Amino acid sequence: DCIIQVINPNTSRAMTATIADAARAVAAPGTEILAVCPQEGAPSIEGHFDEAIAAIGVLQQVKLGREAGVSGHIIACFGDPGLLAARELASRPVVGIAEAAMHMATLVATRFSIVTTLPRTLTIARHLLHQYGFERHCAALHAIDLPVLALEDGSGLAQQKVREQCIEAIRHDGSGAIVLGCGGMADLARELTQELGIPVIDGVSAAVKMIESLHALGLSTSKHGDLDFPLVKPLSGMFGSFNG
Ligand SMILES: O=C(O)C[C@H]1NC(=O)NC1=O
Repeated sequence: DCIIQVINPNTSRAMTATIADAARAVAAPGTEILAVCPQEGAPSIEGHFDEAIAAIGVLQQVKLGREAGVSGHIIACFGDPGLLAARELASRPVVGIAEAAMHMATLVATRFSIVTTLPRTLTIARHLLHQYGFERHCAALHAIDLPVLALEDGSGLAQQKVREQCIEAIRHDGSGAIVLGCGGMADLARELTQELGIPVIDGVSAAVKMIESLHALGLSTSKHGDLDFPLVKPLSGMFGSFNG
């Protein structure tokens, strides 16, 4: 059996539920999804500062997941906050939804577009493309110019803007696939794929299948080199919970 801890790095319970539903929709029969979010932190992650705050919450959840014996961890925020630090802390695999969606897109198209939320998060997506080596695979990036939590306000406006940006990408980018750039868009991928006739990829579901694959292959985070467990040292104050 496979138990996957899906971490929404922001503290929005509604978005955690959206993410959990998307994960469960594709989980194999033997896979259990444990959806969590930090007790404290940012209600949405929309920039470098938010990501730094969220990374601590991600690490706290990864430590709890490791102690609970989960088979793998997913960082369900498109900035993949704390990914490498989480890999040091984890015994099992850790996959971010941005890297998962990008990898999947390269398997079905020579180039992909990204649709995310606020324009300022476009730079974060560009940083990830560089970090993961996917710059030449990404044809263009689009922002719906709405905040992350607009996806959970029930108005449907953000979802409509995502659809519009996908249509723009189809018309202008010359790309063969679209990557949804927010965990809160996870529930939109299947319907948009069918309606628009192009693979629209959600990183939450992609990451679930990647963790299941790693689990089935007996592959886990390498502890040979820089992803070995952190050096043991007395961590003080708010970080004391990481000791031991
Ligand atoms: O950067 C974004 O728009 C998306 C990112 N922020 C967030 O709170 N969850 C996310 O997936």
